Amino acid sequence: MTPAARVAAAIELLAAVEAEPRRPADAIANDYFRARRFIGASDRRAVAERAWGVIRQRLRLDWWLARAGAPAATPRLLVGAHLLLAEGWDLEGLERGAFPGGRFAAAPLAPEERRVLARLAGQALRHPEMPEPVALNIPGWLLPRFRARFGADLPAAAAALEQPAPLDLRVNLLRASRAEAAAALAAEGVETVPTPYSPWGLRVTGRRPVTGTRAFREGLVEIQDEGSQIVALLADARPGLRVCDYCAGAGGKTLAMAAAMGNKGRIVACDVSAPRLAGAVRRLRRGGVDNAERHLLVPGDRWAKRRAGQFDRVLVDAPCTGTGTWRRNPDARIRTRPEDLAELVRRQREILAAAAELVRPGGRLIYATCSVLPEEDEGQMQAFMAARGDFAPIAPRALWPRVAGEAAPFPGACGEDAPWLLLAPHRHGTDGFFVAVLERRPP
Ligand SMILES: C[S@@+](CC[C@H](N)C(=O)[O-])C[C@H]1O[C@@H](n2cnc3c(N)ncnc32)[C@H](O)[C@@H]1O
Repeated sequence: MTPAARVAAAIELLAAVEAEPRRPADAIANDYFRARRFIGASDRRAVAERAWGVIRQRLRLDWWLARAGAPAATPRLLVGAHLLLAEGWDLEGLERGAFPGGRFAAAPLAPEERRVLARLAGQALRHPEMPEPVALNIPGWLLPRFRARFGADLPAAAAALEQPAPLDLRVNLLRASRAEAAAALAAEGVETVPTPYSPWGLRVTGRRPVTGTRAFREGLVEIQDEGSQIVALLADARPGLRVCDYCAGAGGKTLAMAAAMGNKGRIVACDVSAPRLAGAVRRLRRGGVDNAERHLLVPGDRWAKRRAGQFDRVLVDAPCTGTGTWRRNPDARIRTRPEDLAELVRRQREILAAAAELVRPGGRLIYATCSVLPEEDEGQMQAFMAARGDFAPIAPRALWPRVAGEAAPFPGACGEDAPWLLLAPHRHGTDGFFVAVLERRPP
């Protein structure tokens, strides 16, 4: 593709994302590229990176465009503004190289577009007059919650959340040790380093794609953020236990827990979404997991009633705003609305109440979100414990040496005996996660 064709494709992709505001942008991008198989891998990466750059900087680009008098932030203006403010293009280069017109390029700038973009030429993306939410790149309605969470660390936390995330892998101990997996990947040109906290993790240092390697195809590694690995570690799923992964999705944490169990005992992956659960089948097979079953939860589920009080571990990896994953899903930053948060908080409460019934006395309920918002995290735990005096938290620090090994550093920050763990990109290099482990007291 020519540079101008890449710009045109980024504009087209952004328009597709704008057209479906309730669908995740990565799903839209997958469809976009699937319908255009002629776009090769490096062009695809360049187009997606530019579109993602725009989405990541959307609040600031909107601010600049409004200041320059644009009546609307169209995909053409957004990409033009990104090229000028974030990618260092000048106006002349923009007109000749990005909007030249012709068959595979964006149409020339209209006079009004040119007038707006000319005002941005030579400017930097950040400006001292930006209001605080724009300067920090956090929507205004979420800012008080972020401040409550991070306090004086807010600028560092916000800055870390707008960086692209690293690519983390979890070594599948059913197939290989961490050293063996690292060697297998290196033999195929994929360099990695051990993750700092998770004893199962490898962080890819280069840019070689992993999913095409034999190591991946043969199930030696799975793609999984170190934060997710830490959640699965803290579930402390041991060989022989009965484990329920209540919000299993496509089984990311089911796989990790099954490996920790050495395939011994029983693990049930539940979810209300049949397509998501179906996505787990191939991954479980590739990972060599044979102690897992899947269960689709339906309203008034008798399965759950029959299994009340039977599980040693129940993990609730709850649906949430995903405010901890903005590095990977930058569209969530601009798409999540206050009413979404209210609905998620309500759903989390219901899920917790239902999942708690499955835990045997002496067993554990593990609650996790990839959100950093207090009402989805400790707020949810406080409400749950007020209603359920038979559950009490175990400090993650106390569990850590057992689940991760004496040598693994604890991803602290909340205090040594804090009743829950909060992971954050600026402190741990992981996505933002909240994890609480609650033990059900015997009657
Ligand atoms: C954060 S995702 C889970 C990700 C998954 N555990 C993993 O590690 O890949 C939350 C999941 O909760 C599921 N979910 C939503 N409402 C639910 C409910 N009422 N009961 C159980 N699962 C639910 C969603 O379908 C979604 O797959």
